[in-house]
Amino acid sequence: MSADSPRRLEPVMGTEPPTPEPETPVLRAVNLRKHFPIGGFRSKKVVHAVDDVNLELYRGRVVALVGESGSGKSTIARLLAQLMPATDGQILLNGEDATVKGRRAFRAYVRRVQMIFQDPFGSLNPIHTVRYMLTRAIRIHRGNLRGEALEDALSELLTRVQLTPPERYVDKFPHELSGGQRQRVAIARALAAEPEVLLADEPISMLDVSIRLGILNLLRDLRDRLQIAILYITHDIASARYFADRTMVMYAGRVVEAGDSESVTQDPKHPYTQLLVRSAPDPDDLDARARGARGEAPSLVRPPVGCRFNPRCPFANDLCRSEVPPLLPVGEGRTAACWGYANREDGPVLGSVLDAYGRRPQADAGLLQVIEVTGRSADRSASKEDER
Ligand SMILES: Nc1ncnc2c1ncn2[C@@H]1O[C@H](COP(=O)(O)OP(=O)(O)OP(=O)(O)O)[C@@H](O)[C@H]1O
Repeated sequence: MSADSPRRLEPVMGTEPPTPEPETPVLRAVNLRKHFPIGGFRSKKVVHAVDDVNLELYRGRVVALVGESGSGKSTIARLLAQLMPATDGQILLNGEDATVKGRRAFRAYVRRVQMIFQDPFGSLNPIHTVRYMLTRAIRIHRGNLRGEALEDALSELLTRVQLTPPERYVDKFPHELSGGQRQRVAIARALAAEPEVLLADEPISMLDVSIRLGILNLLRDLRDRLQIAILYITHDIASARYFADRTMVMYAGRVVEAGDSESVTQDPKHPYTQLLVRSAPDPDDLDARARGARGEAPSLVRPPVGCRFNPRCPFANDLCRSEVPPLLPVGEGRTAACWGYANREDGPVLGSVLDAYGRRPQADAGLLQVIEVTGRSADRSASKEDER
């Protein structure tokens, strides 16, 4: 081609921006339902623990599942971990049906989806050392490593959870470790499987307030460095704001609101989320007040017809008492299951649930206070926790 001939615009390999593929969620739950039979063999009674829950977890992102005690959060985690079968619905791993049948399939699934439990005291066997527990996990998931290769793998795991230097921790028994350090060992054990998903069921609620932030920062580090998808279960909505990219709020077995964490916590749309946010850091305070004003939390054996929040909602009307509200759009990427938002995105019909209860909104507190107080020490290594 001569210098003055018109240049043909040909794509240059590697410089064209690739058309972004729609991202497939690593783990997806579709219309998940769990009804626990109760009352004996002949009884037809069931606890409606989880109904019609849809949820998506993406690589390198955290979804928080928030709600008061009994709202169904742990049941969802156990369903996603496939520790029990769902009554209905589907679980998809990287787009494929992942319902496990049999031990082998369960093992393969557990490698990719690991769970971290609330109680680091109960989840570690007191008669075994850290070395024993981690070696076992490494061998189950990565084969029979020995000698130097095993030592390297142990060191790598302990370093990853900031238990450094590793030799200081590897031969300890659980009782020789603090609560935060035990939770780190439990996380290291989960990481031994090199999972794609971590299901963290209230991972900080049993820990001393002063070390909670360190564990959340560790999980955040794993999210970023290893691109793990994390489901973070909590009743503390303030910590969801701090830690999660997306927040889903549950009430009595159903999701009532979902969206990016900042919007959900700063501008809650569903009346229940409004109460939950304003009552932080003490959700029990909310329970006492709201119950006093509006009756008890609903029975999950005979849940309220229509919106399950209707007996406690100051705005409930006949529609709320007869039809289950779907998750309606209430802003970009946001939904709320409230009839108040039918046909309108801002939902001005609702006003403020707090005014209706005659309360002044409080500033957001909870973990955020802790963050302010301990912010400078947020990156402390676990060894510093000893000194507390
Ligand atoms: N095995 C079971 N048999 C009968 N009912 C159950 C069973 N497990 C859970 N439930 C009920 O299901 C409902 C949801 O329980 P779940 O533990 O999922 O709630 P949660 O939001 O995690 O509460 P918490 O924060 O207290 O753990 C509750 O009413 C609970 O009593």
